Amino acid sequence: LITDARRHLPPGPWPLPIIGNILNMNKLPHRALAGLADRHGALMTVRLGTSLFVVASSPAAAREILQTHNASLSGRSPADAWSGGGHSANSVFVLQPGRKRRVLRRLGTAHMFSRSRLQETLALRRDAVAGLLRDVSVAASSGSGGTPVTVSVRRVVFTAMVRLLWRAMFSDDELSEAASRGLYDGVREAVALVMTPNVSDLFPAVAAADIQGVRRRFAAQIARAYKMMDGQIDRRTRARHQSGGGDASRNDLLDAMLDMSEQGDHGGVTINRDVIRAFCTDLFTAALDTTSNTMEWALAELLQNPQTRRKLQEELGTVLGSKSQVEDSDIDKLPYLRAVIKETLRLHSVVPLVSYRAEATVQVQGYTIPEGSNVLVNVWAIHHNANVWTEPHKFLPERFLEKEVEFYGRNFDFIPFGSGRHICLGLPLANRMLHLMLGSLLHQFEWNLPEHESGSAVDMTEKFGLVLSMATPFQVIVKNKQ
Ligand code: HEM
Repeated sequence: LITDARRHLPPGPWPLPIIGNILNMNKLPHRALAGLADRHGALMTVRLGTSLFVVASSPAAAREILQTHNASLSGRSPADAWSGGGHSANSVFVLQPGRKRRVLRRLGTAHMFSRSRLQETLALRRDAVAGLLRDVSVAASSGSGGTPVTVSVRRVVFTAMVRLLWRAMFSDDELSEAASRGLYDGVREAVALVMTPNVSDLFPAVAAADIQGVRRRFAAQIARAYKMMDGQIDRRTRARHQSGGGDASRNDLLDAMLDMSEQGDHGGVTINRDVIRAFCTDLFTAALDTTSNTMEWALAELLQNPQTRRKLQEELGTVLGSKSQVEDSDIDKLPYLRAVIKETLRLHSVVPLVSYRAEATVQVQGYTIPEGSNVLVNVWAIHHNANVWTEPHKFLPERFLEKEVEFYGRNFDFIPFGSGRHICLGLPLANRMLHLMLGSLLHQFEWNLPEHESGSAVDMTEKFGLVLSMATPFQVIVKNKQ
């Protein structure tokens, strides 16, 4: 089991508190680690410098980590950058297990992602998709004299998701184009900084000096996002004071958090301005790149698999008829769309690696994982395991028609949203939005590859980051359907 992998990865010492930093050296670490697992086993230890790094690459090993021993294996080891601007003290991504994390997750579920809340926000999703279709239609009509128009699906989906979350959290319809772009740039830059190789992570003894200034730059980006959240907090607080509470109530996430902040201590947890703005910022960070890149991968596959695309468009035509967009209630009637989304999440798992810290020493598959180890689950390796999936590197949505495979964290063959205590908080919303957006875009428009791409294969090279994206910017020709 114990494998010293120093010879396979760049020379150390790498204390490895944050996988991302190493991973940058090794351009596609999920693939490199999957290759190592093929040789050394589905549970292996990589010792890098002074740190132990346990990597699980099979459904059985993932089950032990994410289910059987999850209580002991759900700590986090955040990058030093993450503490810029004090963000890590309140960030749901990196808070250690405990009451504060639980309170935040419960708040998110109750006021954003529960079944009843999603029912109440149905119109917001419908509007978000209508806005997306409008943006694409305007772009499609902008070509003069029949010149083909290209769009970046990643970009338009990102914008649609920003607007949706903004309205759902703050009940505010007036997010300006400039503010939305600011959030886009801020989130991108902050995420890039978290992934930057940083001396502070390699040598914690000198971290306080922030030699490369990564923490300082992260703090500047976080401050931009916090300023936007502060604008909403101030506005709502003023309105609540003026109306004495009642009239200003929007019954949204912001109201729920402000109510809690007025109630004081919640069993040792205080919800204050720092907590509110960190949580709201985290929801944007988690939602935007994941959904927009998944949509981009989906379209890239569909444009290279014309039969699959035609089959999907036929299904959409039959179910939707003259309706312009997919609605929540249509999803159950669109099995092929569901299969296409699942196959995209499998083949292009945008979160290919999930990482934790062992809070106690535990036995996994008969081996000891010492307290303090970094534990990694290679989601990408599981989704490309030939013992589980036939022809794992091919885009074959039909596989999901043949057998029912769900992604709610109980089936360890398929965990694109993770599992256990850190399972994706936004899963119910992400699930709905992926179907609504992909189905509507396919139903409403004609999509084609640019001339230079159609002759050769699309460049599907991956770029590793917090989210796995297409390395080459992907522009697609779009036309309004006749
Ligand atoms: C294609 C879309 C998405 C995918 C594939 C995805 C996947 C994931 C994965 C794999 C994790 C990490 C689990 C872990 O560390 O064990 C995660 C965490 C998270 N996701 Fe998502 N996600 C998506 C969309 C969203 C959306 C739309 C939201 C919110 C609006 C969201 C909110 C979160 C949050 C807050 C966490 C942190 C949970 C925690 O650490 O407790 N995600 N997601």
